[in-house]
Amino acid sequence: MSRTDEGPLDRPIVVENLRYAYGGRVIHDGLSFSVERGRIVGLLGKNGVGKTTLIKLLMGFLAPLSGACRVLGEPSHALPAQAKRRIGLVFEGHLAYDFLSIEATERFLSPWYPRWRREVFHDFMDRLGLPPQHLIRNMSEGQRSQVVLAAVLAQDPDLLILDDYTMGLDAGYRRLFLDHLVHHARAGNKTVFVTSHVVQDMERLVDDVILLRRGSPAYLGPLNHFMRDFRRFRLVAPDADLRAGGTLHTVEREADGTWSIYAFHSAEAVGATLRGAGIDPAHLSEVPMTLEDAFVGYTGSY
Ligand SMILES: Nc1ncnc2c1ncn2[C@@H]1O[C@H](COP(=O)(O)OP(=O)(O)OP(=O)(O)O)[C@@H](O)[C@H]1O
Repeated sequence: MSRTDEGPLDRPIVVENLRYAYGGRVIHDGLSFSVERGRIVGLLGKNGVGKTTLIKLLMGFLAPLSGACRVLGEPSHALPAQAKRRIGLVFEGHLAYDFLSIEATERFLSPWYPRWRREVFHDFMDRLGLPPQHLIRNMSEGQRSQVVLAAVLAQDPDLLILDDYTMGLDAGYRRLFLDHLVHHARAGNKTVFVTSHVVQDMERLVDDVILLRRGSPAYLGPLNHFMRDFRRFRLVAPDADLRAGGTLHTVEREADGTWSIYAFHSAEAVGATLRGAGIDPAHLSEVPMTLEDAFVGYTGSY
């Protein structure tokens, strides 16, 4: 399909040269990316890097200082009601109407959403084992999160935006929800944009990652490309004074005195950089990584 044939749903999120700051504190500067329809995209980054701010910008709660965010083809700070109805948002994990019961929540929400899927909401609620008259405010944090997630899936949204959906959820429910989320996305060619600090979940869930790192351009690409291209090496060189730069994306001194080197390059290229810095790469070896290792390596530890 050529670009001119694309409708707004083919790239439900487009961010172009976005700049945002709170007062003098710049959070996003020159951020550009787009999300393709049908993809599950994970937004990852350390605490405070600007994930929630980005979601607030996408939902129009904040307006860009410059650049643009388009969601379902519309400027995010002027989203019309019919676009909002096609977006399922889980934000700060809570229902505003906690004085409602489970059944009243469904009665209240369902008329707003033309594709409301009653059976999805009830399937999730049956698992709670609570009577339909049970009030949301008398639920545990995890149970409330379950109501929020059931309600958002029942909306059958074209675009689902989840800001840290894990609040209070136990591991079993998290897994159940993720399975439903994947089914929702795959069966209906729906798009999911999700942040989470549970990086293991992201490893199972997402197709693409956006990695935010303060002061650097964001990384955007398929998760399997990131895991293929980003590598970790161990270097035994106790006397070396190693710094990031050249092919070395990040370097960390480990507790046992060895070095961890993270790079988007081969062992040969990293070895050449080390030699250039006067360090013998004889004891350099590649170490396998999980996504969590790669995340820490990419963003740097504290
Ligand atoms: N209303 C605000 N006024 C001023 N600074 C703010 C405001 N909201 C957030 N910030 C700051 O902006 C930065 C980004 O915050 P944001 O909540 O977007 O980060 P995050 O990546 O979602 O973090 P976390 O992983 O901890 O949820 C932080 O340094 C935060 O302190």
